[in-house]
Amino acid sequence: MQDEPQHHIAVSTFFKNHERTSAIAWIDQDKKIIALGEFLDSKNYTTLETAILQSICGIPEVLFVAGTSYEDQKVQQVLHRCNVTPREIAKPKAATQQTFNQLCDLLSDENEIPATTIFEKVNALAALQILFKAYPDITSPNSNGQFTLTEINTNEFLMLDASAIYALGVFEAGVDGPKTITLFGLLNQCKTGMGERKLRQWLRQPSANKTELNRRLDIVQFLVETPQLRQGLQDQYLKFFVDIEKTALRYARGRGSLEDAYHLYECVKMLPEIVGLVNHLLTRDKVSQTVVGAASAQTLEQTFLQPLKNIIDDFANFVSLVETVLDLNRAKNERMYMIKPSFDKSLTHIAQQRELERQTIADLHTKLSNELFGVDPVETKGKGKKVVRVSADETRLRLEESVQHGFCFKMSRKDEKLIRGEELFTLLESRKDGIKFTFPALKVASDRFFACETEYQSKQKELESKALEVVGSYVPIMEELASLMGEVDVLCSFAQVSSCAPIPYTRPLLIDHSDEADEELRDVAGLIAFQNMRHPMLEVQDGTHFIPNDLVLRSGKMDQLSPDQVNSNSDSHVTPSFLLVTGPNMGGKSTFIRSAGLVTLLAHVGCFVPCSPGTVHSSVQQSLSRSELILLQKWGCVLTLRDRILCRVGAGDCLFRGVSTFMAEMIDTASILASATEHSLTIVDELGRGTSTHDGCGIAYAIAEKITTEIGAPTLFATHFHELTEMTATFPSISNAHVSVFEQADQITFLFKVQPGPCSQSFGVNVAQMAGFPQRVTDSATRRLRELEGKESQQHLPDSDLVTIRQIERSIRDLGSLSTENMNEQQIFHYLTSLNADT
Ligand SMILES: Nc1ncnc2c1ncn2[C@@H]1O[C@H](COP(=O)(O)OP(=O)(O)OP(=O)(O)O)[C@@H](O)[C@H]1O
Repeated sequence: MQDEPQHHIAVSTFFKNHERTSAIAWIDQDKKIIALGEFLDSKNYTTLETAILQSICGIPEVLFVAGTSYEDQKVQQVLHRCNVTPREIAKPKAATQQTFNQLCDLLSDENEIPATTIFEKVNALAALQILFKAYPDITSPNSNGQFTLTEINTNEFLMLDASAIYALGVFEAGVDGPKTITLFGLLNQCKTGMGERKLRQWLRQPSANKTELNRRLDIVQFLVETPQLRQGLQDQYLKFFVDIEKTALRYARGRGSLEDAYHLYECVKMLPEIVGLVNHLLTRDKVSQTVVGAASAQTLEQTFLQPLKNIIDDFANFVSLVETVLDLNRAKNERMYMIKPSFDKSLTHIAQQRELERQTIADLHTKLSNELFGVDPVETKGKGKKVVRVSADETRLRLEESVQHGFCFKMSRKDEKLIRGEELFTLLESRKDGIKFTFPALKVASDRFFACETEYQSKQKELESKALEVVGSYVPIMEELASLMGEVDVLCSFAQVSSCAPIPYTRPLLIDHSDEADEELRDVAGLIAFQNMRHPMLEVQDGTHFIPNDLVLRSGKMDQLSPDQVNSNSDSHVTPSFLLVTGPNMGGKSTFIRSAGLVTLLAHVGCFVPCSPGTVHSSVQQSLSRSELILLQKWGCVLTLRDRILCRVGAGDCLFRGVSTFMAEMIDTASILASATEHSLTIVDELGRGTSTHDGCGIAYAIAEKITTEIGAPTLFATHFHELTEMTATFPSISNAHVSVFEQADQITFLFKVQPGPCSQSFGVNVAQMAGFPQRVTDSATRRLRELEGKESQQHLPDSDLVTIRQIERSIRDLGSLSTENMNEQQIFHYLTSLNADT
């Protein structure tokens, strides 16, 4: 608990004239950082949500001023969604000016940003007020001039809302996704606590900076292509690293120990070996630069090797300090961490004195043993007076040391007669197992020995605290080393996961808006193209033979076509920005659309992605220009960086939010509409499931229309509303795709291959059959479905019947997800026929 970081977060929101401002204040008392952010926010405070998710890293609670307004309730919902404990606090009385003054007092001269830039940010200062009120020690006078101020800027990162983190199974296994493994679990092959924490941080704050991501990818590439380096780093070095971040924290709090210094020393001693290993492979592979890209080797050299060499230099004095001060032999062999006696003259002198007294005591022991038993203490006379060597425990005259008596001798009660009546000896203790006694010469030597010991300890303490103070001055370098080794640990994990997947991952080609100047990439901006895309967690599950799929989307909004344009549109091939995915239950729709989210997220943390280049399918080729095709064939993953991933999937999270399934759907969808931009990726699964078919279909239609004509965010939209598939006729950027099945004699086999065009039917009844529904029930459902389909084909089907067809299909599906074990055949039949009776 003592090593837990001292981080605190508070939020504050403000709503006026239909405009919402949210703010977050974050204080790290160990690293002495104050971070403030203030944002114009959406209706559902999605930016605040992302800022909290990016900042919490291990912080269980968030402080806020409780209120009862509708807006306050929304903020509380955001906190629940972020899975943190909201801690209500009464509104602080301090004025903004006072908080600002307190902030200025706390800041050091080397502050990153001038405090004046914050003065305008009243809401951020309000959040800071909350922290100052809850933790008054922060503003104590001895903290003055100690802190640096930074600004929380959500633009640096890919924004992930709570729904996206949940839907993609980042930290907890999703309801519909793989049950046993999370993305964090898959990627976490880290050997150190520093690596694990860095990985969590990167997953919460995926980078949106292409240069930074390419830097990480370069190193991952080198580690993928040089397995000896990866394994060497992981198994020979990282595995033996202590958690230097925690060591730094203890020193920063004045609680560092000699033991910490010794373990840090052991790590620092490994660094030159690491440099040697990397250097060796770098120079060796320079010969064959086709194997390892020259760029990735250069990046490794510049951003890992060189900083590591600098750190070694910075630690040079630390190493000699430890070697001079610490008794390394005792540390290594006895795990005793103390100052070396030879370090200090007076300490040497006291140690020599102490040793002399110890020798005197040993001599007295030998002398008395010989007098009483005729042998040395480590000997005894066996049968026939033969002298046998014995251990110290077995000897007849034992030398003992205790707090109560100092040094004394112990012998059995049987031998007591040998000293009985002798005035010289003083009996100290008499027990069943023997007697303890002393005599004046032993008492004097013992007292002197302990006097030396006390003096030695106090001198040692004095020297220890001086040494620890010096070690404490290395905290910034410790932090640098912890960050560098944590990073390399994560990158080794990425390389490991990328290489050991059933099909090795590929490096994504990243594109951003600044690529306008790059001739090769200029025309590609906006493209998302994944070839042979897989779901990273599903494909590693036992017994899964994963079927890869391709995906092509492009950012950009497009108007709805006029009726004239509709007629002439039949042959045009526009890259879709909006893909409607239909197909049977269990056909692989959700898996397909979530895979796209996961590939995007992996690319944004700097990992290779579960895609692979190969021959591009003709249907995908049609959507690509020649240059795009060449790039896709070469890379297998071309991704224009995103600003956020927004998800609306499943209904698993509505219970804890205390709202109905439909309400939860609408809240998430409203957030998507409010915060999605042309540069986002939107994933929507089965929207409208929580209401009537007509309402659901209407809502889904309206949302699809808004996203495609007004927002232009690339969107994957899995749906059971087949009516929506007709939107492609009038919306040129909407395209249909379906998950295919093989149908034979009423039996279906899922092929999991995503094909262009809509799905012809839903196969709900077939899936119910596969799920083990009673034959009588599915026969009845099939009969009823055929009747209704017959009516539909005659185009006389009233709306109410249309609803019923879908209702039956969906009800069967809903029942499929219930536990049918507890329902008998009659109950299921009754349920289905009651639905029919509605019409
Ligand atoms: N590409 C694939 N390759 C292999 N197996 C797959 C693939 N896609 C999905 N599956 C398997 O099919 C199961 C169901 O997939 P998924 O949940 O994506 O279907 P769905 O169409 O979304 O179903 P529903 O409409 O009922 O929600 C997955 O749990 C997985 O086991």
